[in-house]
Amino acid sequence: MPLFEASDLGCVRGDRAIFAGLDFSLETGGLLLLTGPNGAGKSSLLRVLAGLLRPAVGRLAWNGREVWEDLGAHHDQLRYLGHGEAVKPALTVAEDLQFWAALRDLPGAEVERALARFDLSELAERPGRLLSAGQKRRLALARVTLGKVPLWLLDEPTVGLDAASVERLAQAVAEHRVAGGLAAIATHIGFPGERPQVLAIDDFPPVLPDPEDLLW
Ligand SMILES: Nc1ncnc2c1ncn2[C@@H]1O[C@H](COP(=O)(O)OP(=O)(O)OP(=O)(O)O)[C@@H](O)[C@H]1O
Repeated sequence: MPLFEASDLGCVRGDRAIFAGLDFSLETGGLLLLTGPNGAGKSSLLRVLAGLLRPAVGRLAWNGREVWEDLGAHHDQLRYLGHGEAVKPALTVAEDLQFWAALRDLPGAEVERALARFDLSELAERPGRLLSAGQKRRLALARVTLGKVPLWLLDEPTVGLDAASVERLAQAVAEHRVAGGLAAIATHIGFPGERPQVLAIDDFPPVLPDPEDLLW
C-alpha cells in the first residue's frame, strides 16, 4: 500500500481554481518534485499536503487514512518549510535549534548533528538577526532535520543557498529517504535525487469545480 497518496486533488483560493485532478502515490523513501511556473500552485499544494490548506476536492491519505480525520497526528509526522525562515532574531543559531529540540524533547546531540549537517557550527553563537539570507536558510533547513519524522515538505529549499549547501541539503534528503522518509519539494531548477516522481502543475483552466463537488 502507498504511504502517502493523493487522488483527484483540487484547490480553490479566493474565487479561483488553482489546480484540479492532481494524483500522486509515494512509497517509503519516495521523492516528489513539484514543478510549474510562478503562480501554478506549487506552494498551495505543499500547504495542502501539510494540512494547512484544505483542498476543495479530492482525497489525501497517509497510510490509507484520510489526513483530515486526524490533522494533529499528521502535523506531528511532518516538517514543513515554506518561503519564510522564521529565524528568531534574538536567539543565536544554537539557541534557535535548542529551542525546537526542547519543544520536541530531543537530546542535545541532535542540535550538534543539525549544526554540523549544514555547516553551522562556526555560526552557532551568532544571533539570528545578523545572519545572511543563505545562513538563515541553512538554519531553517537544519531545523527540518531535527528529530526523525517521516515527511518533509520543502518549498523551494535551495533559494539563496550556495553550491556546497545545496549539496548538503541533497545529502540530508538522500539520508532521510534511505531511513524510510518521504519528501515533497517544490522547485524551479530541479533537485538532485534518485528516482524522483515529478508532478508538473501548469495547465489548469481558471474554472471553479462544480459547487456540488466541493468538500467545504
Ligand atoms: N491567500 C491567497 N488567496 C487567494 N489567492 C492566492 C492566495 N495565495 C496564493 N494565491 C494565488 O494562488 C495561485 C497559486 O499560488 P502559489 O503560491 O501556490 O503558486 P506557486 O506555483 O508556488 O508560485 P511561485 O513559483 O511563484 O512560488 C496564484 O495565482 C496566487 O495568486
